[in-house]
Amino acid sequence: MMNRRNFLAAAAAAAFAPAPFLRAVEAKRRVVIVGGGLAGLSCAYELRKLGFEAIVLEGQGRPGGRVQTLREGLDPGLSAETGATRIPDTHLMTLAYVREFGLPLEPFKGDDLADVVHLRGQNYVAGHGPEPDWPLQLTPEERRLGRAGMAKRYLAGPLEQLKGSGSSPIVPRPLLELDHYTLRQFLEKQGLSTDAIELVLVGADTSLSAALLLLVELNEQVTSGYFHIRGGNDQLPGALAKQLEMGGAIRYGCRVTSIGQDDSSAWALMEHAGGQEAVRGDYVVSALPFSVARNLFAEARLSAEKQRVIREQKYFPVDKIFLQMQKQFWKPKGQSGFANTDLISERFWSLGPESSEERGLLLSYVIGGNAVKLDAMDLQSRVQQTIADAEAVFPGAREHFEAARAKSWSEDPWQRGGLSRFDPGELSFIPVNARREGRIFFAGEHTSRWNGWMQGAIESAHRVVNEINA
Ligand SMILES: Cc1cc2nc3c(=O)[nH]c(=O)nc-3n(C[C@H](O)[C@H](O)[C@H](O)COP(=O)(O)OP(=O)(O)OC[C@H]3O[C@@H](n4cnc5c(N)ncnc54)[C@H](O)[C@@H]3O)c2cc1C
Ligand SMILES: NC(=O)Cc1c[nH]c2ccccc12
Repeated sequence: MMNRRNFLAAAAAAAFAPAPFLRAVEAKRRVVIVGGGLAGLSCAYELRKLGFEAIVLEGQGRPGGRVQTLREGLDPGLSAETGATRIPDTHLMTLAYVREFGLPLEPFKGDDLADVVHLRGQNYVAGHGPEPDWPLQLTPEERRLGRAGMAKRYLAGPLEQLKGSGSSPIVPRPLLELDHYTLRQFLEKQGLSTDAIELVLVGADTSLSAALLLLVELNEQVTSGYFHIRGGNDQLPGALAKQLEMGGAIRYGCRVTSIGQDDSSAWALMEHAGGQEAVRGDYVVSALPFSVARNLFAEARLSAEKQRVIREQKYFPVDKIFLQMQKQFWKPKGQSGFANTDLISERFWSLGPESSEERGLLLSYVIGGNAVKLDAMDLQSRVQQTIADAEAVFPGAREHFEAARAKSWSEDPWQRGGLSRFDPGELSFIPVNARREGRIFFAGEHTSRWNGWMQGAIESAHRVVNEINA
């Protein structure tokens, strides 16, 4: 077996060996892809379509990374999406794969039911009927506009000019200019009062980059509906992986410990049940989140700028807690099961079959500071906290609760975080994150302006395929 030192010596020797012409032609065709999330899988799938030899090395025993559906311990038919949950109707690259593999879509959320805003101990019905009498110090103008009206004027307004760029993979320049402000500063600059900012952004972390959140908001503005894959979103990476498995193009249980390159090749060193192994190709694609890749590039001859972004890229801690409810008791009250709150469970969503009499999931989706608070609790306390919050927002939750599942993305050793995070001044990292360095290419949601979306992972893979095939 080849240990790391032998491998590096062999790699160095190979670099000086004269390469026969045939090998040089063939050499162009072998690509080693590290990471079997959506980025790595779609990269391999598209490269193989073009006639490249591609192999995916995945550390875990399953494909999909942050697209993961839990079913065990829950009512059959319920899908607990720990990661990617909804597909915006504007995410054409994601939808193209859904179509290519014949996967069934269902609406993610009907729009006839009302959402709840839970603020300072009270529940308010949002977006349906008259504007609630908010328990806040709002100016007469802010009261007149209401929550939706303020969001429209102060968030959607500035985005109106960007709408045309909603489908472009480039971060729009006017957004990069806003990268110097936090979202709070951006709204303050427009004259919104402190309480109005609280109302517009209930639950969201206002210290984030305005540009990042406007990018998310831009997505919302150009989207008119969301889908879910009936039976579970993990069928999407599952379908890609099945194609690769048939061609022997994916290996599971392979933890990559180093990625390197020399003048004539690139390689990944990995550990698996059989020991250590080096896999060499003409190119390597890193489709790993930077959070788990920080120590892998010592032999990779990366530029100082690339090393800096790999070192400094931040990730949001994200938690999801799923509560199985004996029936969807919120629906007969005209409620959607969706809420924004000022509690630790800052956001509730629901997933389940149409009939309110059937079991459904109430899930709490927590990003940032509140996820840190949840992560500090033991598992049982996280569930108890979520049940208590659910009861406050949807009275009856405690009585209907049957079973729980939980996921912390920071605690997952294969991820060490949920979504790439860009603070003020950092959105300009994206093109640097994406830039190739010699024979090493970079894919993953953190290299795309659709960061935090499946579409970001897929778009980044398509970009890399074009770069390799150029
Ligand atoms: C909580 C949450 C909610 C989300 N909601 C949505 C949503 O509603 N809609 C949407 O479109 N998107 C959503 N996303 C985003 C979407 O899931 C991601 O953008 C996308 O799945 C990322 O894919 P990726 O290939 O870039 O990375 P990953 O999926 O992280 O893939 C990386 C892979 O590398 C593997 N790996 C790690 N270390 C090693 C190693 N040393 N050696 C080998 N393999 C390794 C991992 O096991 C993993 O499989 C959400 C994400 C999260 C976390
Ligand atoms: N995919 C999501 O559900 C949310 C999301 C996408 N990009 C983000 C950036 C910051 C916070 C959340 C998000």
